[in-house]
Amino acid sequence: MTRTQRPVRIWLVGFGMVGRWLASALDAQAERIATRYGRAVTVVGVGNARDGFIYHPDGLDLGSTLAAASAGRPITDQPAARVWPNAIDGLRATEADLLVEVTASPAAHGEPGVTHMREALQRAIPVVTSNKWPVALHGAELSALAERHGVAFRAESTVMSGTPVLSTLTEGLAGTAPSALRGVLNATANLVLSQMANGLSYEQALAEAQRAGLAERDPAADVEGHDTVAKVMILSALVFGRQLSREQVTRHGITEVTARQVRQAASAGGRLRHLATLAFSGPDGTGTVTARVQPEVVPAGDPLAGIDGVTNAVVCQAGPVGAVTIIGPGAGPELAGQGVLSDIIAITNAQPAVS
Ligand SMILES: NC(=O)C1=CN([C@@H]2O[C@H](COP(=O)(O)OP(=O)(O)OC[C@H]3O[C@@H](n4cnc5c(N)ncnc54)[C@H](OP(=O)(O)O)[C@@H]3O)[C@@H](O)[C@H]2O)C=CC1
Ligand SMILES: N[C@@H](CC=O)C(=O)O
Repeated sequence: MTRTQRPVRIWLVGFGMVGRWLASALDAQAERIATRYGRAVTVVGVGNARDGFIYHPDGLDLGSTLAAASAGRPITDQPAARVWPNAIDGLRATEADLLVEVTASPAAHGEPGVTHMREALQRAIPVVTSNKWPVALHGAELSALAERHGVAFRAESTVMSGTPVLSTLTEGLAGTAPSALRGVLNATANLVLSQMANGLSYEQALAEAQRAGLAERDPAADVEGHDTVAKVMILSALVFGRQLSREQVTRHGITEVTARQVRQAASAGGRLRHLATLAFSGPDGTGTVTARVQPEVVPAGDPLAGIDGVTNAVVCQAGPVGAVTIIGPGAGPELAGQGVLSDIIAITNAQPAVS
């Protein structure tokens, strides 16, 4: 019997920095991915807010779609592509094997991301996302929906972008009993505090983070701690299985931290860090929760004291292993795109490659 390799057909919803980085990587690396991982990946649908959603069942020309977006032209002019005015209508009318959801969806409700992800999961189509608030607000529900339909729901790049935190904690440490974690989870805030320790003003340091493309569109999300709150909620939902509300996470930003406080911490041998803490009094996310994001002095010798600049880290307590520390770059569009790419490959590796 002849067995044919099935292509993986992707809907890519969100065509901003992360979506475009991913599209270029899939275009440039198509051959390498097919050779190395044994699957041809084809993007059949692309959506953004401005133009709507385009679809071609045999795959869109990514080079031409990227060229249109970069030139500020509508993505809807692709030859033979069908067009819908918005992504959800396009998703409902078409077929794919995987949804990549990389829109920006605000903290107030996580939309349109939540609706896009529910649409796919309810149809037993796996989802990969870098979109933080849908996962922060509804991570437990979306994971349960995926499990009910027997498909994957992966969100690696929502926490520390391309550094594999979620897969390490959920897959690498599968079978352990995680009880608590502490972390430095926002690259912008950490770069600001690190550069203040090096003598820059708060404003100079924040401008550097913005120039490096690390900060959110509204950098208040970084320096006031909202982005880290989202990451704490994601870790709670996906690692501990406990959905938190925003109100359950105490939050203090770094906007009132002074250069004097930063220097004082350093001269005492420690470091001022914007620290995330998540702990449960019972096993597997049960019992009373302690969840906070705030500036704290970390003593010398603590693994988080040496985490400077755009580097981020998580220290997780998981019995019987003990403290496991994951350190790596925390942000940047190419890193978020890479986290999405690794999730796509993880999903395709787990699927039968032939039919
Ligand atoms: N950049 C980074 O370093 C990281 C980003 N993330 C997260 O990844 C996601 C994408 O980030 P990034 O690419 O930087 O963000 P951008 O703001 O560059 O892009 C967002 C994309 O979402 C699209 N979009 C918004 N609303 C809708 C809608 N209703 N329907 C379809 N598309 C929509 C926008 O459309 P249009 O182009 O028309 O405006 C745009 O293409 C965000 O949730 C972000 O928080 C996570 C980790 C790191
Ligand atoms: N703005 C965020 C981007 C990644 O999540 C950060 O600075 O960490």
